[in-house]
Parts: sequence; structure tokens; C-alpha cells
Amino acid sequence: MKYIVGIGGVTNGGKTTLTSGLLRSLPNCCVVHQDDFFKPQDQIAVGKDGFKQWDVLESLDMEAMLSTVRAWLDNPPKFARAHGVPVQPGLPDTHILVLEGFLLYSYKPLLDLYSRRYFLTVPYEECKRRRSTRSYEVPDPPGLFDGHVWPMYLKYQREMEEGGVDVVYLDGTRPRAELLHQVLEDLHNSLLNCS
Ligand SMILES: Nc1ncnc2c1ncn2[C@@H]1O[C@H](COP(=O)(O)OP(=O)(O)O)[C@@H](O)[C@H]1O
Ligand SMILES: O=C(O)c1ccc[n+]([C@@H]2O[C@H](COP(=O)([O-])O)[C@@H](O)[C@H]2O)c1
Repeated sequence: MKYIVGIGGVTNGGKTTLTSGLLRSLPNCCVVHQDDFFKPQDQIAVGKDGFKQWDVLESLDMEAMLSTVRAWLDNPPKFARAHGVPVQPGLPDTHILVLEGFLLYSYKPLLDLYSRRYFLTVPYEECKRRRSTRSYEVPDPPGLFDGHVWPMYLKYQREMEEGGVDVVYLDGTRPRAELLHQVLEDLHNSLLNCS
């Protein structure tokens, strides 16, 4: 069986942290990070607000991300080996791909491929605090969080909800180990025991 699991949600919600735990815990588990598909800086539009528009779907090469997912779907063991993931002989028929990213559920061609979609949230103040300690390849200019990042997060989340996308919400302020336990338990109940 092949399962694609989405770890989506707000910037600094704990997606990467949770994904690392899942990779350590699940058999034959590969990952694709949406952040790896940002377009080059000179292709990022500048908005009327003066900010480079990083937090919109158009800033990501989603076709390339979809191709990567298709490569996994075509041959998960080959994909795993190519990415240094050992294929466990005891579980030859279970393969899991975790997609991790802040705009996972806004790209329609991927939407139906998920076996389970998780969505991490943290309140505005905590998100802003975490973001202020983070250094990205392109550093945030002053005012980006309030002027662009948070408004775009709210917009895409509203669209996701209005579109009826089925997600399991996770409280990103819970301790890391509890979140990992919650997701592993949910995956076992919803997918891994039911095949
Ligand atoms: N459950 C948690 N509780 C408190 N801090 C967390 C938690 N998960 C992650 N963090 C911290 O929040 C920041 C962002 O985490 P990260 O996993 O990189 O988020 P994302 O991938 O969603 O941007 C990091 O400093 C990380 O250590
Ligand atoms: O990774 C990069 O090259 C990069 C360049 C510019 C901006 N980002 C930020 O990366 C954020 C999404 O990643 P994350 O891990 O915080 O969910 C998003 O809010 C962007 O503003 C990321």
C-alpha cells in the first residue's frame, strides 16, 4: 500500500519538527518539503505593498513538486533508495510519503492524492515570536510578517475551509512529543491498521 500524508499549516507551526519525528518512526517513509520548490528570487513578484510575494502559491514551482510526487508513486522503493531511505524487508508493501509545507492544500492537482491531511495551527503572537527567531535563506524584511505572511496565511486557510478540504487540525503549541504521538496514533487508527 502507498500512503501520502500531508503535514501542512502555518509558518513555524512545527511542520518540519513533526515531520522529522514521523520519518524516524514510520517504516519506508520518504519526505518531500514544499520549501524546496520556491522559485528563484528574481521570479518572485513584488506586490503593491512593496513586499516580495513569497507566501503565495505562484512563488512555488508546484509542477516540479507534483513530478517528484509522481516519481515516488511510480516506484516507492526506487525513490526511497535514491533518497537514502532504507527499505525494510519485513514491510515490503507499506510505503509512506510525507509532504510537508505551508501551502500544501491550495494546489488542486495534489489534493486528492493525500490519504490523510494534517494542519498545524499556532496563535498569531506565538507564530510571530517563533518567526522572529528564524533565519530563512532570504531574511524577512521589517514588517513582512504583519504585512504579508500572516494575511496570506489567513486568506489561504479561509479558502481551504470554504473549499471543504478535509483536514485534521493539530495544536502546534502542544509539546512536540505529544503531537508526534497524536499523529502516529491517528495514522495507525485511520490507515495503517485498516489496509
Ligand atoms: N510543539 C512545539 N512547541 C514549541 N516549539 C516548537 C514546537 N514544534 C516546533 N517548535 C519550534 O518552532 C520553530 C519552528 O518549527 P519548525 O518545525 O521549523 O516549523 P515549520 O516547519 O512549520 O516552519 C522552531 O524553533 C521549533 O523548534
Ligand atoms: O526557503 C526560502 O528560500 C524562503 C525564502 C523566502 C521566504 N520563505 C518563507 O518560508 C515560509 C514557509 O516556510 P515555513 O517552513 O516557515 O513553513 C514562508 O512564509 C516564506 O515567507 C522562505
